[in-house]
Amino acid sequence: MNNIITVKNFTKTYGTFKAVDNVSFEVESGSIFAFLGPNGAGKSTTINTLCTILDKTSGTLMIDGKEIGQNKDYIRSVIGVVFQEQTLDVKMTVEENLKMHCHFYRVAKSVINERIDFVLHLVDLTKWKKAMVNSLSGGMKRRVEIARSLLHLPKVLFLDEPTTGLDPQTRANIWDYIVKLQKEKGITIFLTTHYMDEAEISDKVAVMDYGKIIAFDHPAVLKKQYTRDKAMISSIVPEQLNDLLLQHDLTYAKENNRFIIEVNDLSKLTAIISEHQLSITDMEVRKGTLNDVFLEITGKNIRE
Ligand SMILES: Nc1ncnc2c1ncn2[C@@H]1O[C@H](COP(=O)(O)OP(=O)(O)OP(=O)(O)O)[C@@H](O)[C@H]1O
Repeated sequence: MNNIITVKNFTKTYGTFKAVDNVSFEVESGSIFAFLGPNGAGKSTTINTLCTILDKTSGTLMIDGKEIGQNKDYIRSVIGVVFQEQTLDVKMTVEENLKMHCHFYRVAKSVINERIDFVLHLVDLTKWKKAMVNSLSGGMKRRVEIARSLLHLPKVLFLDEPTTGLDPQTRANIWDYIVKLQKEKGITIFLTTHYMDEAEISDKVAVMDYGKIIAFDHPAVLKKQYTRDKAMISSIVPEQLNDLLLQHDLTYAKENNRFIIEVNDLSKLTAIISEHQLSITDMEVRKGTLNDVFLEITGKNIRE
């Protein structure tokens, strides 16, 4: 396994306040890695330190085999960053914004035009090259920012809350481009989000709270470890269903005539359903989510 990012015992304090507290993790080259956590968990602080914008307090952070703090120019040459806040010059065209970034990143003059066409093609904005940025929608501006971050062909793309403030359809659309970059171009994607559905697409998710990583694995593994699927069943004879659940030793909660049953043994549940089927008025099975993982570990929801 080839790790492009290695973080060991990273701590960042602001005065006496520990924003990130002794965090260690690794990111495999070519993978999608997500930091999931509520506001203030320490996600931006970590990403900004990896991007050489903030200095660490202690610990070791490495990208592509080089230690952050000692190899700023090299690190900056192998990373692309899309910040939480919009940072385009809206009074310039898309092309002018991209050209400015090429100069900033010292992209060779002879390849600038070809590189701009390449990145605009990646995010399907070729025909908007000459458009003023302020004429674009929020989702298109985000795509220009993603294109801009790729101009110097980085190995790792950092995205800090890339879809905050966008409507659900535009968010999904941005995700299609991000996944395409990873799959087709092999770029390592490192993102922070407080949307659990966005973390679902990652190969590894680090769940963060109060500056600590409280869970770390593939989303499916975390859900398997910390959550149970739940069946919601409504019945016209709730007393009977109640008895059946007790007989089969299933854990459940009750809301009026609706039973919320933990599905840890599917055979028991199917037995109950077949025995009680004529009295069931409604049924739904809900899979465990990453929010359930967070809830199980911390006792609160991610958005609280
Ligand atoms: N410059 C600073 N000075 C003091 N405290 C700070 C500073 N920057 C961040 N913090 C605090 O550090 C903690 C972590 O902040 P950080 O921005 O990293 O969290 P986050 O998980 O990215 O949340 P968000 O999604 O709101 O950006 C928060 O409690 C925040 O208030």
